[in-house]
Formats: sequence, C-alpha cells, structure tokens
Amino acid sequence: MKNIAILCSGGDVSGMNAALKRFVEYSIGKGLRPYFVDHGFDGLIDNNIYEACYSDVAGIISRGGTKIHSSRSKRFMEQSYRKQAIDNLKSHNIGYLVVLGGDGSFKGMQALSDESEGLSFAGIPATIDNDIAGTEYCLGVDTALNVIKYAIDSIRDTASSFSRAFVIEAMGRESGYLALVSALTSGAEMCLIPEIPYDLDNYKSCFQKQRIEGRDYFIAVVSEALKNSEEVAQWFEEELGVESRITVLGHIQRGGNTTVYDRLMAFHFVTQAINGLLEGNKSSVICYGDGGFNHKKIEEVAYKKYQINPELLKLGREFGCHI
Ligand SMILES: Nc1ncnc2c1ncn2[C@@H]1O[C@H](COP(=O)(O)OP(=O)(O)O)[C@@H](O)[C@H]1O
Ligand SMILES: O=P(O)(O)OC[C@H]1O[C@](O)(COP(=O)(O)O)[C@@H](O)[C@@H]1O
Repeated sequence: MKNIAILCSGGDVSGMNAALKRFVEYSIGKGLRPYFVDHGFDGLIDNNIYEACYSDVAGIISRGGTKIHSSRSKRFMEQSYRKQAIDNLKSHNIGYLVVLGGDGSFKGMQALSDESEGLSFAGIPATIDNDIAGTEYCLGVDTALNVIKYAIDSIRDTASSFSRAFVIEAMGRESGYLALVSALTSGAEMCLIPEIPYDLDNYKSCFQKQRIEGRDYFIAVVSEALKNSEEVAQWFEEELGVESRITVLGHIQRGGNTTVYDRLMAFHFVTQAINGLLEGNKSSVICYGDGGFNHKKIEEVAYKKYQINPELLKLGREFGCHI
C-alpha cells in the first residue's frame, strides 16, 4: 500500500475542508493510505504528520478554514529545513504529496520536488485571490465572492438610508479579480483595481448628473492593492459633497460556509490530483480552463504572472461613466 499526504499552505480558503474529505475518501477507495500534515510546510518540518481516517473528515464539508491548519513558513525558504521535511515524509513512507495553496506554495513544492527523489507532488490552486497563472479557477473564490456579495448588499441598505458613499475595500493582494467581479455583480458605481488605470475626475460630472437625476448613494469597490480607500472617500466628500464611509472587508472574505460550487470544485481538483499521481505525474499543478481540467508543470504556473480574463477587464473599463 502506498502512502499519500496532503497539506494546506498560504491563505486558507473555504473549500479546503471539502477537499480534505474527498482526499481521505478517494485515497482509501484507490487503495492508498491517507496522511494529514498539520500546519502546512511548518508541519512538514516539525513532523506533524499523521494517518487520517473517515472520522477525521466527518461533518467538515460545510466549514470554512482548514481542519489541518495552514501556515506561511519562513523556515521552508531554507534548504536545510526542506531536507528535514523530505526526511520526515520518507520516515512515514509517503510517496505522494498533495499541496493546497497559491503560487508561493507551489514554489515551495517545486523546491521539494527538485531536492527529493522518489516523491511525487500535485498542487491544487487554492486562494481567494484567484490569481494563479494557467488556471481560470482557484478553490475558494466562489465562496469569497459570495461573502463579499452579502456584505455589499448589506452595506447598500445603510448607504441608501443615509444617502452616503461607501468605499468598500476587497482583498486580492496585487490582483483586482475579487474587487472587479464583486463590483460587477453588485451593481457598484465605481470599481478601482490595479489592472485598470483610473482618474477620479473622470467620474465627477457623470456622478453629479446622476445626483441631480435622483441618485443619493454610491458604492465604490476598490482593491486592497491600491491602498487608496481614504483618498476615494475624501474625493466623494470634497468633490461631490456626499458623506462617505470606508468598509475594509478584511478576513471575513476568507471564511464562511462553503458554496456548492466550491464543494464540487474541491471534489474534482482532488480527484484529478490523485489520478494524476497514480498515473505517474511527478510534479504538476491541476488547472481548470475551457470547462475541463489539465495538469501543468509547476514552473508554468508558479512563475508566471496571472492576467485577469480580457472580457472581464473590458467590463471593468466600462465603470467610470465613459460608456
Ligand atoms: N521560493 C520559495 N521557495 C520555497 N518555499 C516557498 C517559496 N515561496 C513560498 N514558499 C513557501 O510557501 C508558503 C506559502 O506562500 P504564500 O506566498 O504565503 O502563499 P500562497 O501559496 O497562497 O501564495 C510560504 O510561506 C513559504 O513557506
Ligand atoms: O492572512 P494574511 O497573512 O494577513 O494575508 C492576507 C492576504 O492573504 C489573502 O487573503 C490570500 O492570499 P494568498 O492566498 O496568496 O495567501 C490576500 O488576499 C491577502 O492580501
């Protein structure tokens, strides 16, 4: 019997627990012995590795976060610690490792793969930022978008009651994906993301006209990368005379009951990862695109810059009153 392990690394997402459930059930179904690594790469270094069974994954499918914890491991950047990690995997006779994480985690996985023999690796893109090159979808994005949707819908209730402008800051690190999709699907008036240059003055006359015609509140969704929430809120007050408030959504975007779509994607990603390993893939990342899954080399994914789909960007450019 071959032993297979899984770990979660980098920012957690809602959908990791669903993936863990599928991992245990499908591994056992395929005649593999499943192991959990607790606390990501730190857990690999510290030998926090234990055999998992059905009862470990009972009742977790709906829960955000990850039952086996995640980490951002500074030590893992050093080869001596990665050697320790490899020795620990070998001490449990683990031949396969599945890594749930983002591009940073895949760089770590690549290093492990380069520095070990006899071990095979599969990466599953999991980040609410949805910013991994080569895949249209990363596990957890749908749940995060739904959390943001509920938040903006609630903010609209109070914004309209007080005739205010709300500047809502979405996560995404350097990527505007979360902010853009949220702005589009929430009917926001303004969307500012790093991928699209902006000039607040372009909004002025149009927003003034809208106010004369009866608009009495504004929703602006901005990416955390721009660090401009204060500036935008001040602009609404000074240039439009509209009282404004800022809401930084923060880490609520990382939690919450996993959506049906993310549960299904967790199921598919894990199935693909395990099938690929059993078919002999040594190190790959499972990517989703054009309605199907494919297995890509780590370097094709982890070292390339993610670009938002051009159709979405086109819609993003329509904010700003010039359409
Ligand atoms: N170049 C690298 N070499 C080895 N490990 C890395 C490298 N880059 C990132 N990692 C590991 O991956 C972890 C997760 O990366 P991080 O960028 O925080 O999250 P994400 O995987 O979501 O992008 C880091 O804390 C580190 O342990
Ligand atoms: O939880 P932390 O360490 O404060 O990190 C916050 C960052 O993590 C994220 O939520 C997710 O990023 P990763 O998936 O790349 O780790 C970013 O959107 C955000 O900028």
